[in-house]
Amino acid sequence: MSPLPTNNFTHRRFHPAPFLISHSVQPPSSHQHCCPMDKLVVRGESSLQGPLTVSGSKNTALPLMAATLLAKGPSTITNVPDLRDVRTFSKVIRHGGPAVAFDADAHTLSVDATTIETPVAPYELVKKMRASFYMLGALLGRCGTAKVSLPGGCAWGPRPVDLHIEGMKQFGADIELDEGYVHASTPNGGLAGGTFRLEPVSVGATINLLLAAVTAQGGSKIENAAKEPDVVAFGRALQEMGAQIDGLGTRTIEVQGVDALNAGTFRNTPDRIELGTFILMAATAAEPGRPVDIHEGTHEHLGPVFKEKLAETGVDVSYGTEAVTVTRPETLRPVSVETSPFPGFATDLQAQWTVLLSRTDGTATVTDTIYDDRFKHVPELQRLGMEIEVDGNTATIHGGAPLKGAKVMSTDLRAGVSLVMAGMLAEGRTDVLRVYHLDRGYEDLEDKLRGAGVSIHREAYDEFAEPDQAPAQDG
Ligand SMILES: CC(=O)N[C@H]1[C@@H](OP(=O)(O)OP(=O)(O)OC[C@H]2O[C@@H](n3ccc(=O)[nH]c3=O)[C@H](O)[C@@H]2O)O[C@H](CO)[C@@H](O)[C@@H]1O
Ligand SMILES: C=C(OP(=O)(O)O)C(=O)O
Repeated sequence: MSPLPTNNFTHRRFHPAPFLISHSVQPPSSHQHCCPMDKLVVRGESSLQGPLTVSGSKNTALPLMAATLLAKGPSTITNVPDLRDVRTFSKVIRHGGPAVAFDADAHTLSVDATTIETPVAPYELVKKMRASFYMLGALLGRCGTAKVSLPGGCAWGPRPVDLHIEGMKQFGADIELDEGYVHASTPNGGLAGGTFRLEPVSVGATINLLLAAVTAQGGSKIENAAKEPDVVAFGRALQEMGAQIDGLGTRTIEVQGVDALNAGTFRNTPDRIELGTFILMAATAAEPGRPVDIHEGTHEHLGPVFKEKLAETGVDVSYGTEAVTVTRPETLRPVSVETSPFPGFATDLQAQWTVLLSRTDGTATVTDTIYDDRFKHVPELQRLGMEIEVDGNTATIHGGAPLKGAKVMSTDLRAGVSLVMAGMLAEGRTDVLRVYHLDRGYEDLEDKLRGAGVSIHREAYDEFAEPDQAPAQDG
């Protein structure tokens, strides 16, 4: 097969955005006058009618893209969502030499990793998305050497990668940190393999260590491994490529290294967090008693805790083979949740659950045990009128406060979608600023919601416009 062109992307949409990491955004200096970004304008008067369709999973697509580097040939991944993260990670891969082609309309991404010339993932790309750090395992596994930028902080607080690095060392890598980069090498041109225990359970480290272990010279064991559906789907694709892996979906994963993986075609799994988000939107923004259908999701990937908690609120959900059908009750009951690794309640759904709790007739809490500072959405939700207090890693939400539209700032992916969800429930107009966070992980969100009856559209705006420079609001 001939090599793929090096820059082959079908065009969809995205306003150019600066990929700012929100906590590092500095006020503009006086000579800066324009910072064009996109915002979503949501009006709360219309109800969500559906149907909605779930896209491919971000958190499986990105590891699958990294896995293509382990095969010396052209691989294809289907059901890949058109997300900013997919485009950024394509650039990361292309930087090393492989050709990447993405047909966004067909949701098909091809990588030809016949040769890798530069086993490097540069800061300028890695800083835009944490999953770029998967290049460490993929490049070590393929080339026996890697230079990968440390990903740095993120929008809600520290997200360390010490377990990734310690695990690679246990598998036989020599690692040095220099000028913000991880320099990894292997004494005999490849990893030996080894045993490493993750404490705490880490999705990212499990994936990175799997990438490193599947072509190691010996066997490896990952103890206290993550068993999120994204990890299992990714591991199954590795098996399809010829990897010898036992224990996927359990806390102990064992790998016997093989010489190389085979290129092929792999189907990405549906996005379970998008499915959960749509369910919670329907549970709050649909007309009571009127069912909303959500298609293409895999409801088993939500885990039992989410389903049990949702049932306790009084939402009626039917998990069918063709669709998940959600019927909003007249009154939602307050139900507290605590995030934990799968099969527990996902940290990526706690901001959306916070919005649901604001529509109940009582008080309940959201506790995040995965990221105890993941509450940047709370001050913005308070701007819309929600009554929420945060103490440590717990938010207490008093339901029933009236919500009124306002300008609110998206600070990270799930915080951003919780603001859109709240805007659907607030009286009047809500402007959700910095939509580039949402574009990282929700494909065509405004088109999907508009098609389901929500009043929502995208507008460009100048982030740093003074009030008298700002264009007049249309309502
Ligand atoms: C277990 C879990 O729910 N993981 C979530 C986490 O994955 P992500 O892969 O980003 O994070 P991890 O699963 O690695 O982190 C889980 C916990 O381990 C800690 N940790 C992680 C790596 C490391 O090297 N050292 C370390 O101490 C983290 O600080 C965190 O407290 O965020 C993603 C994006 O929101 C979610 O999709 C994942 O579901
Ligand atoms: C924060 C998320 O992604 P990432 O780990 O890629 O930053 C997320 O999926 O909610």
